[in-house]
Amino acid sequence: MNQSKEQRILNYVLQNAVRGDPCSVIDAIDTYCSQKEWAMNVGNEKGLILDKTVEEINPSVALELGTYCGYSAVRIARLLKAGARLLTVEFNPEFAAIAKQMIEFAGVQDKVTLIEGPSEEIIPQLKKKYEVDTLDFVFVDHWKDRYTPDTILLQECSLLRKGSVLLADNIIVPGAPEFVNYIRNNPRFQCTNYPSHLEYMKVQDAMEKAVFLG
Ligand SMILES: O=C(NC/C=C/[C@H]1O[C@@H](n2cnc3c(NCCO)ncnc32)[C@H](O)[C@@H]1O)c1cc(-c2ccc(F)cc2)cc(O)c1O
Ligand SMILES: [Mg+2]
Repeated sequence: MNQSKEQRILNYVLQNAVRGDPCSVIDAIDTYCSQKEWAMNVGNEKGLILDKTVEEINPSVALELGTYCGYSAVRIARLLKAGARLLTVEFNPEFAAIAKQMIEFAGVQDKVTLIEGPSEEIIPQLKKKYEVDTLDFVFVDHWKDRYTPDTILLQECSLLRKGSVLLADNIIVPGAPEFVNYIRNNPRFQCTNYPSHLEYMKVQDAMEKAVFLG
């Protein structure tokens, strides 16, 4: 049975990055996906916006929706202070298995809890099962039509507090128009748009930051 693209990306990392060095893992994925096979990692340009947002917030508890191969989980986790943690949710078992190996190879496994399952099931479990009080930061990068329902679900589950920050990928491509409309017209969120480019392409994309006002 021939390998998946995601398996090829992981193999390239295992052969070209340095175990325990998250930056080398990030660079290896970016090299492979810009030179060999495109993949939907947030990439290095939008990744810098993600980095700056994480450094600004310095979150104790962060959530990611849509782990995929673990690129942004490694990107976020490498910036977390001692004792801080990232919970990342992925419902595709094959992608979850790839991401688990990626996170372990990068050496950030102590900071990352990879939860396999659909976000709509996992979010309501975060308080009791995963001992979350509230979330300081949420990176939203899963199916684009799920951004809005999951943002509503996070509020319904009282997982956001005054100052919680959401950062959403792909505001232009593939686009999340319903989310943009919801979040920008919601008085409980203060929004900022960050123009950028689609990962590995000369195509316009953007990220949206939304601060929950409580
Ligand atoms: O589609 C994109 N991302 C989706 C991510 C999905 C990942 O997240 C997982 N996932 C999805 N929904 C859920 C869920 N809950 C919801 C369902 O129950 N719960 C848990 N995990 C979930 C999937 O299994 C994947 O691992 C995208 C596309 C382009 C793109 C641009 C230009 C092109 F030409 C082509 C593509 C660029 C990007 O940056 C992109 O992020
Ligand atoms: Mg994305």
